[in-house]
Amino acid sequence: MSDLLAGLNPDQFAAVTLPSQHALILAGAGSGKTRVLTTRIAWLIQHGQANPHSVLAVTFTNKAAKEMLTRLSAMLPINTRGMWIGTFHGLCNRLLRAHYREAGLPQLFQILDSGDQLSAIKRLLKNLGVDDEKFPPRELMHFINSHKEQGIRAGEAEAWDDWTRRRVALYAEYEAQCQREGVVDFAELLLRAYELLNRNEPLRRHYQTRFSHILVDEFQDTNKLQYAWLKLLAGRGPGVLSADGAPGALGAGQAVVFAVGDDDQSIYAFRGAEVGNMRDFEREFGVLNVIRLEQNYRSHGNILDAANALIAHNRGRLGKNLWTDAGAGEPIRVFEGFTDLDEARFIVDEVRELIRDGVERDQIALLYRSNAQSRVLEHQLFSAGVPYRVHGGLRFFERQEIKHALAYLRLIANADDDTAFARVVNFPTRGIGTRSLEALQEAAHRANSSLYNAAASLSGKAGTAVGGFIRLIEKLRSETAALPLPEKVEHIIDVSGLRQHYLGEKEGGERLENLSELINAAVSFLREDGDRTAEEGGEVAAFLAHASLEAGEHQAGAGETAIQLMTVHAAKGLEFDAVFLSGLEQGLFPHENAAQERDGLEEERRLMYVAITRARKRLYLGWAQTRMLHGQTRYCAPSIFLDELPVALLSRITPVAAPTPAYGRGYGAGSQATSQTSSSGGYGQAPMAADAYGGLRIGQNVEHSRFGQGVIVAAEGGGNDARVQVNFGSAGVKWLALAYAKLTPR
Ligand SMILES: Nc1ncnc2c1ncn2[C@@H]1O[C@H](COP(=O)(O)OP(=O)(O)OP(=O)(O)O)[C@@H](O)[C@H]1O
Ligand SMILES: [Mg+2]
Repeated sequence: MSDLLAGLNPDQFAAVTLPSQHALILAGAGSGKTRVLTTRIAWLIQHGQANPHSVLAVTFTNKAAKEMLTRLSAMLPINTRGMWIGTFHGLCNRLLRAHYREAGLPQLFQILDSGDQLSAIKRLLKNLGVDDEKFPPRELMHFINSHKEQGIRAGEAEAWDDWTRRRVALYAEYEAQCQREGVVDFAELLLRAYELLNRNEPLRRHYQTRFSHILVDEFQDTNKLQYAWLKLLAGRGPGVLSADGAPGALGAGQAVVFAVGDDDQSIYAFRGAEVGNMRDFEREFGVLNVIRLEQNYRSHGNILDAANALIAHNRGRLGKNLWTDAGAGEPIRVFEGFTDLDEARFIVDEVRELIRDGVERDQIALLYRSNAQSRVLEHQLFSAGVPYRVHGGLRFFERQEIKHALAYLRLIANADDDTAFARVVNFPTRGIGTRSLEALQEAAHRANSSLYNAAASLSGKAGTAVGGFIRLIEKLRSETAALPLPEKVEHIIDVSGLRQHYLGEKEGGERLENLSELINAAVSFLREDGDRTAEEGGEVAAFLAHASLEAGEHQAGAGETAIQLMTVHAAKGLEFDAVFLSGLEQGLFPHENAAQERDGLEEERRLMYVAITRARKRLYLGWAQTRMLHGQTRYCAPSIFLDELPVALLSRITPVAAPTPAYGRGYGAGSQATSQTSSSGGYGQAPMAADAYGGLRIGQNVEHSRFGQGVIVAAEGGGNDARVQVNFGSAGVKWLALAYAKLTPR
């Protein structure tokens, strides 16, 4: 029995074995918060204070939830099946599936991921004839989601000017469209689940009585709505007061809430997360126990020191100390590439070396700020034959061919799903032109029906073409009705014409492989989550929800150990022996958007803190002087975060790779250049070595009296010998001595 608690330090021990009172664990990265939370669940069950059925735990990713279930089954001889452990979205999905009628949803309601949501909004604007320059779809999506995240429906939204009045009206139209189509977006999952419990007293009481313990990991990243949802479940919502009304006292139907978090790792403010929830929680729940854990068990000393030094630049922290007795370990390696390609080559060489030295592949992570950065890394890994897995980003379930196949599956399950309809009505092409579609959309709009149902009212050529599609869907529906999920998927891929279509496409090979992988994904879904399908509306609904919610967590080639690639956001809560952080450049990390937000730089710094603290033994920080992103070459200055790390902890490495010829000669050799000041810089402003260039910068547009306009692409030398290379377009690429050439900045 005491095995559970073996190895815990006294603070952790106290946290795990707390009496039944609300508690907040406020502690830094790697101090064992997640471990404490998992162990507490086991301890509660072992000590008869809770049964598996009465525990609800919210984790940050589906991966974390799975890990928690695995650990629990290892700690206790219990069946963890059916335990309510998952993400906010996952748990809300479960609740809504179980009570779809009460929630006002069709049984097989579909989940829109953010890509689907954007296309649904675009379709709405088009139907209503709204000018999408005045109401940019992305902006509208943000407007709608941020209202939902605050629990505000269109009917309750405030409008302070005409423009906003119009946006609120569009929000209402959007709500109606989703309702008609039987689809819910991510924010809606939460809001619906909240409203369901809030309005439906018997149901609320049922769940309040059922859950005696609620545990929340990564509490700092909950938004207002999630917190309100937790409060309802915990019996703090309307209609339930504690027995004597005093804070802290537990009444009947109330759950004990155990929240763990780290204000320094709050990285979702842009999505409405509120660190303030921690303070509210303390106050509203009368938390008596705020426990701090100060020993870090994850990282070697140098890594931890770097993280502590970095985060010390933020103001308004709740304040924590972290120490380790793991020893200093190795220095943090900082490397600089001439180009992103050099950087990637260096990383991959180093990765191969680590693997040769015996580091497990899945103990190596390549992290980056933005998904777009993964391409060059993937390419290098691929060429080197190193197996890798990308989490998030170019998500498997977001690939075009996968979405097409899933759209057929969705349409078969729910004919009213207009997003799915619009996606595949003419894919593969079956002669249904834009005109026919517009006619159909109008008919549906007039009849206030789905596209599918409006098809019958269409006459002429359009009617025949669309009629053929409807017959195809009906044929698919009846042919696949009795098939198990994987065969259903396979049948759809064949009969819809998707396979044939990609067979005929020049670059279709990879897409065909992905379609086969989708069948595999269905097989492994049933194997791993098959026990939950009944509870979640059957195989198809559960699989589609899984595809929307877990996008990216099931990569092609699952099973093989692989290098892990992901954004820093996605790496939260995880740990790896070796971490490579790529793209430490001004404008990329910290991201340029951060400059426009209040607290933007501090949020980026917290993100950097998260990145650093993922590493156990080795940490590499990289940047490149030039980077191709979104089809453009960007000229970069090193991130200010590099300057914020104590020099004594760093070891600068000169890349072994030669500069890539395409970018011409670089300036200065490797490590020297890292000492440039970076304070001036966003993109397009990378300072060249010190002031030798009279304030000119790589990437700068200049004018020359003879060659005309050009852009500086490289520089070398200094003082009187300073030279720059300028691309003058049709006049060619020239090296010019600055002492002689008259270049005017443009
Ligand atoms: N008392 C302990 N003895 C040995 N190892 C421990 C102890 N407590 C935690 N660990 C280990 O330290 C690592 C970090 O723990 P954990 O992931 O729970 O930290 P965390 O506080 O949740 O971190 P993060 O803030 O990054 O989510 C894990 O590998 C965990 O198993
Ligand atoms: Mg954790």
